[in-house]
Amino acid sequence: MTKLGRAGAPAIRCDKVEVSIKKKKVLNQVAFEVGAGCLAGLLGPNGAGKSTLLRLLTGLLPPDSGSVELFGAPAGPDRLAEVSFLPDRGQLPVYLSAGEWLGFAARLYPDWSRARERELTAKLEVDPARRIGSMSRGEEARLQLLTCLSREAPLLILDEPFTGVDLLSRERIASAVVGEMADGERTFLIATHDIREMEHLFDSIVLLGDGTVKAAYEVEALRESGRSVESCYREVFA
Ligand SMILES: Nc1ncnc2c1ncn2[C@@H]1O[C@H](COP(=O)(O)OP(=O)(O)OP(=O)(O)O)[C@@H](O)[C@H]1O
Repeated sequence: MTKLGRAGAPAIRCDKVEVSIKKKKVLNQVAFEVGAGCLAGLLGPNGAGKSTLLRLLTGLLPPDSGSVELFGAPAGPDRLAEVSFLPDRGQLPVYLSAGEWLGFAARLYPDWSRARERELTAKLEVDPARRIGSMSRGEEARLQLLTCLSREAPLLILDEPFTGVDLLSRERIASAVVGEMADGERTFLIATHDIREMEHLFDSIVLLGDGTVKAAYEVEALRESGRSVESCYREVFA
């Protein structure tokens, strides 16, 4: 079992988790922990099982075996109020404007913060008048991120939050938005291929390959040993 983060009940704990989809084993004996208040990166090549693992954490997909716990109690659909999830594929209603969607989301989620919504609308440069169906991929990704971060859930699970976002915006959003939100109180698990833009924000990383945890590190310990997240990733997956 790989332990990451602070002492106390971890925000996420997976033990011996197995999942098969259409007879293919997608997750195999997955075990790791993420401490409460950490910003953790879930890294790995295409098809490694990252999105499947994140869906499991939200409770939307049950494991075939093994245990998944959030803050010391089993994950499941009844825990969705504690998890703000940004899925990897767009699921926003195309016929609404961004403003109409945000108004709907504010009524849907009891933990919605209007103040944070206003702040993020400016920072992420979302135009409330734009219809979602007419947005570019990058623009829709910003709205997805705005939706996810406007909630005050203790656990944020983001699956590829920067898909389609251009390089400079990615860097700016990573620091000014995600970095600022990670205040040591809330826990983030972010699956991403944008290692360079995110590496300075991660407290810990979990490297997933072929459905298993290949390695997990505290980033500070990595740096002390003169290594970077990127060099580690290359070592494990080269
Ligand atoms: N509904 C499904 N039907 C068939 N196979 C699936 C399904 N969902 C996932 N898989 C398979 O499970 C494996 C893991 O997929 P997953 O989407 O979790 O990977 P990932 O690490 O998120 O990949 P990427 O970085 O490309 O997003 C892949 O081989 C994928 O083809």
